[in-house]
Amino acid sequence: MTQDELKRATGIAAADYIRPHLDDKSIIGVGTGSTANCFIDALAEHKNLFDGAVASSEASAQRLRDHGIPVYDLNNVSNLDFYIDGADEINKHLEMIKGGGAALTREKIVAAVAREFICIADETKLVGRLGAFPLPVEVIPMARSYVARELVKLGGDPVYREGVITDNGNCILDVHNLFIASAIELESKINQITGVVTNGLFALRPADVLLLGTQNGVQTIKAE
Ligand SMILES: O=C[C@H](O)[C@H](O)[C@H](O)COP(=O)(O)O
Repeated sequence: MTQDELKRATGIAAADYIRPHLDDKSIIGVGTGSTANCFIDALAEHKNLFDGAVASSEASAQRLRDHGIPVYDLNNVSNLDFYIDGADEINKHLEMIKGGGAALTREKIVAAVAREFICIADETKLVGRLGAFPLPVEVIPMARSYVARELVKLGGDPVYREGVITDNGNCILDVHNLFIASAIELESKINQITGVVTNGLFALRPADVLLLGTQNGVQTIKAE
């Protein structure tokens, strides 16, 4: 199977995973990116089984609406059973690097609210050690140079993502060559730099389940 076919298989598997738990009051947290798009398309097949969704980006909100799925403001939602999203890298502890699509902050917010975070990924995303994928950091624009200097002190090589403005009006620094010994410690440390909105490490709140698309089918993996 191609990588796109594996993404589609994980999207369908995620819709099947949550389907038995849905009722007419269910609101589902939906992530961002090409794998999350596959989930949205699979979810749309069951849109009569639930109430609506909250989205981690304007792009996903639009795709949901295009399928006729109501999109709610997270501030009006108190109970979110599931958040389903992709990852740029994930390890066996289900810690992730996310934000390749610049949606990391809203993703982290929706994930924080959800009871269960289901990561959907093809097998190329599973890594022994996080960090080959440059770590995205969302930054308040006026703090960009200062934050970049602080990230250099942490051993990284920050690169400004030209032409990208997040849904929150901020910019992204992609940090190359970071040695990530403890993802939890580094996530906290980077978030403490003044001017950082958030960073793409999801270790303080890892995924609860990984649905991994492989050539031998979609595997369900829990954290080690
Ligand atoms: O900001 C984007 C998100 O974190 C995505 O979940 C991540 O980049 C993975 O995207 P894709 O499924 O397109 O590889």
